[in-house]
Amino acid sequence: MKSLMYPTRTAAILIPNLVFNPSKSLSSTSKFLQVKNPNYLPQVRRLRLSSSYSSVSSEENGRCHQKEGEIHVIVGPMFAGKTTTLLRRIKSESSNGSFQARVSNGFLNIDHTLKNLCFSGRLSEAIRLLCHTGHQVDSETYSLLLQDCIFKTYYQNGRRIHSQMVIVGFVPNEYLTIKLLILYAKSGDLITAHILFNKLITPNLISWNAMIAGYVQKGLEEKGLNLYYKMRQTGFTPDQFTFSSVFRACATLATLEQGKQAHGVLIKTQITGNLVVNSALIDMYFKCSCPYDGHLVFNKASDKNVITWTSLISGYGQHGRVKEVLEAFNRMISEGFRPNKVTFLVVLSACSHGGLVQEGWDYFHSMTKNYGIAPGEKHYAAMVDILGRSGRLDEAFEFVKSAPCKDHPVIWGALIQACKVYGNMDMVKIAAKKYFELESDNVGKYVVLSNAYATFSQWDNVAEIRSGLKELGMKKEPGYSMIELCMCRNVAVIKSSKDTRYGVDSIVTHDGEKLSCWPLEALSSFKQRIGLDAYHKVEVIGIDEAQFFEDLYDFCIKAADLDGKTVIVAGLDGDYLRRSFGVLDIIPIADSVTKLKARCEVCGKPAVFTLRKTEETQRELVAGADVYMPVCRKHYVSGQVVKQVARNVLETQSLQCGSLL
Ligand SMILES: Nc1ncnc2c1ncn2[C@@H]1O[C@H](COP(=O)(O)OP(=O)(O)O)[C@@H](O)[C@H]1O
Ligand SMILES: Cc1cn([C@H]2C[C@H](O)[C@@H](COP(=O)(O)O)O2)c(=O)[nH]c1=O
Repeated sequence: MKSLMYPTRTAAILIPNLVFNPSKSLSSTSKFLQVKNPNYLPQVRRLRLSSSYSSVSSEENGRCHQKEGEIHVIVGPMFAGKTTTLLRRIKSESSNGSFQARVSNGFLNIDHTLKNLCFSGRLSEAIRLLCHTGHQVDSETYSLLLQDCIFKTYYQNGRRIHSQMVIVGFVPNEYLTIKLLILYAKSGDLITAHILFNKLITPNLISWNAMIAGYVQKGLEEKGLNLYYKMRQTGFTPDQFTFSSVFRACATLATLEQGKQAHGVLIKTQITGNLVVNSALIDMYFKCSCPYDGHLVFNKASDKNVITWTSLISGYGQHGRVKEVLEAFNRMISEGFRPNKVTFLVVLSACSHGGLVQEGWDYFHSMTKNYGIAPGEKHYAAMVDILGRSGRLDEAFEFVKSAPCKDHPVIWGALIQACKVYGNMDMVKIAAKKYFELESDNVGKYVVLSNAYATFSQWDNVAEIRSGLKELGMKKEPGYSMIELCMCRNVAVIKSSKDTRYGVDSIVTHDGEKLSCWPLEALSSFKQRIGLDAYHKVEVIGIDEAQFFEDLYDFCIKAADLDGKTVIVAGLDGDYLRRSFGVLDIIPIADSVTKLKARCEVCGKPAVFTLRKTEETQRELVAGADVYMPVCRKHYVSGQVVKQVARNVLETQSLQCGSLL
């Protein structure tokens, strides 16, 4: 079976990721495509720029549609692989090959499919499918996908959804814009988040909070605080989420006055009992060098949990008050609270600063023994730090080698750091080798190693690392706005209802491959059968057994020229007498014609004709191998001889069957 020769379907598209501007997106996209592939002819049809189905109005007005359709014709004798080719083509149009899309009645329900994928935890597949179909989906579907991206922190995927909206010309409503804003703010892309924020007609508290939190998380605390004041001026009352961000910002900036003011607002709003807010407040006071106030907030808090306790313990740790750290930790335990991983990290860090090796070991072991918490790589690294700081490098090395997380770079990084104080160069080299193997592309690691070499005055090594870093700096990450758009689109498949050989509502190849379809008497009934809305969503229409449709020409010309559809037609070019079937009428309006060949049943050579083995003379006679056989020219011409041979074979077979019976 020959495959069809179609223009390339895959293109890398650069989508402006900041500003939604359909006209811009089109021009930049086509420009980019031209640069990537000089032979590429920009096809406006691929990028839907209008959110409404303009095809409806233009069609009804009788005007030419802006999208450009295509007609591809697959012809040949019976058994040549026409249906197989059509089927493969349709499948590749409707999915990217990795996903078995739900195709019912020959029509892919994209919204339903995407939601189902999302609900079954296959978010990435859903996004791939969304991008590959290049199709518009409804707000609800976009919302579900975006929400899942935010929840799973799949920010890059979220951006792909946004890019897809831009491509198909979907204008997000206020609700979706806020979702996008949250996504961008959380991912750290505050510029885009701000553009979206400015687009909001009425920014609500959620959008203000998302922006403030985004700035604070990104380390732009001042901007976050400024936005908080703007929000207050606009008349909004902050909630627990606002306060958490504000206290965090004040803690980092150590701006006690602003923190205290916000604390005053908090008291007025009576959200004082919130655990997360109180923890942030305690942290703020400690970081602003007011341990007394931090302690006061802690004592006054009516409700406490492990986070509140850990904030207090961590606060003491920040001030180097190792004794208080351990006291608070013990008090926490005695009051019946269970420490978590973070609490232990703070305690181990305090032990490191206090040079408390034995205590460190005790706390480290008690994690598993008393609390069933498996120490993570950071706890192991903290232990390495404790050992390293106290000069027990060999012990630290053995500990690293036997650690279950020995394949995590952080633990080797800790060993390099430890070596800086008391270490020997041999150990640095071993640790560095491992370190690079595990995380070669992290710039931070090179810096750590470079510093370690510098400690030992190994300037050659320092220079080598720096030049490596330079090269690394030149290597750019692929931009997230670059997406692969393989042209997978919504498809509908039609066949003639006359052909019920292998199934009523599916096209079936001679070797059993199937695909659901619309069995129609006349193509003119298609639009009405699937409904106008669904018709507009369909981008690719496959037609099998096209020779049986009398209105093939009219349908194809309208679908391609006016409605911008890609029509793929498969059918017999000639009948058993080699007279043309109606399929040939569409050759003048086709973009491509592929003539497939079968294998001659007599000699095995390429076959381009269909021989009818029986004596029936009507033109249309639906049947399979019992009546027809593909033949080469020679065996078509000597058809009568062939027919006789065929009859003889059939007779011999029935005789054999009879004698067996
Ligand atoms: N003589 C033959 N030549 C080629 N394929 C044949 C022949 N006889 C049976 N087949 C089978 O038919 C398949 C093609 O089926 P199909 O795509 O339905 O053809 P058509 O285009 O005629 O509908 C081939 O893959 C092969 O398995
Ligand atoms: C040659 C010839 C064929 N037909 C019918 C027979 C089959 O039902 C279809 C062709 O099926 P295929 O899967 O595309 O091979 O057409 C006919 O009615 N008249 C003919 O002359």
